[in-house]
Amino acid sequence: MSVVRMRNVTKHYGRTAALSGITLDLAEHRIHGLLGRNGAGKTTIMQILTGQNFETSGEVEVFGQHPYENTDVLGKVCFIRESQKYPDIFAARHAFAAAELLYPNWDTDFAAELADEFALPLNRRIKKLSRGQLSAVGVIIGLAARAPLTFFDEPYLGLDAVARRLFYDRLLTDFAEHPRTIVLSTHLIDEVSDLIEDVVLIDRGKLLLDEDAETLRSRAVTVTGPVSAVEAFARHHRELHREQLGGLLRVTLEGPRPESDVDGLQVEPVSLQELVVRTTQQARERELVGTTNGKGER
Ligand SMILES: Nc1ncnc2c1ncn2[C@@H]1O[C@H](COP(=O)(O)OP(=O)(O)OP(=O)(O)O)[C@@H](O)[C@H]1O
Repeated sequence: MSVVRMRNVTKHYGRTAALSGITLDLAEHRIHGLLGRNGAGKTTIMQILTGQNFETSGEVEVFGQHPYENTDVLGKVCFIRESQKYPDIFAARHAFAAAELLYPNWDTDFAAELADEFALPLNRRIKKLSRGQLSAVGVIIGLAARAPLTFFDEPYLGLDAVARRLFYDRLLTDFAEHPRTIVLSTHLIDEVSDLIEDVVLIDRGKLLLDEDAETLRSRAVTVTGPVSAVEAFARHHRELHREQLGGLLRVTLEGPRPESDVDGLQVEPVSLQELVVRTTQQARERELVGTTNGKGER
């Protein structure tokens, strides 16, 4: 079942097309990675889906209804972002008390446990917290709210590597016990690649990929080894990328991983990060070719 349904959605800010014809379904009880370069349109999508913004055209449904000013829908949705503002007098414990009123599935004990793990001072005013502690407040609310649809828009930028790992671990274990739909927007693709089950890749407001992560990873391999051996192997495949370091060549090739080992070559599944980078580059190159052919002019 789809929790989110977008059909041909556009969003214009004056002359800027933030979204162009996005058609997308987000399946229930999955962890979706919403990926893309700066300014791709990720936050705009999340704002529209959480009723904080509205599309210029197209159809948007969240739990079967339009989310804008829709309390039915918004009661099931939690949106955590780094730039979250809290009232000046709030300490973390006040933010948690407010979250308890807002989210029917709020788990007070879980929030307290997480606050302990993130070493968050519950009584200090939020405006006096460090950047990482501020991020921890958002992450804890996003997890303990257990909203049926939770968006994390890079809320953990201030967290150090250990705290981010803690967030990923808690997210995975809690998701296993309390399945829900998670949308995680991040630039730290390598860090979350084990977490993400579905990949949505956006570039310049257009959808480039919407696929499950397993299928995506089986689409390409990286092959490393002596130049001549890699060249011989690569001859039979479409090449996406190559890097040479002295006598060693590393290529990314389209196609599934070979059934058996290839003598003298290291063949590995492609990383999600690499796939995302290559797919975005290829889309831009295609756009450039289209433009120089006179097709891409606006
Ligand atoms: N309020 C606004 N007014 C004008 N343009 C805007 C507004 N909000 C976003 N944009 C533009 O829309 C495009 C998409 O922005 P958006 O914030 O959705 O990108 P993003 O993928 O979240 O980027 P990042 O990864 O840098 O956070 C950008 O070109 C941005 O400059």
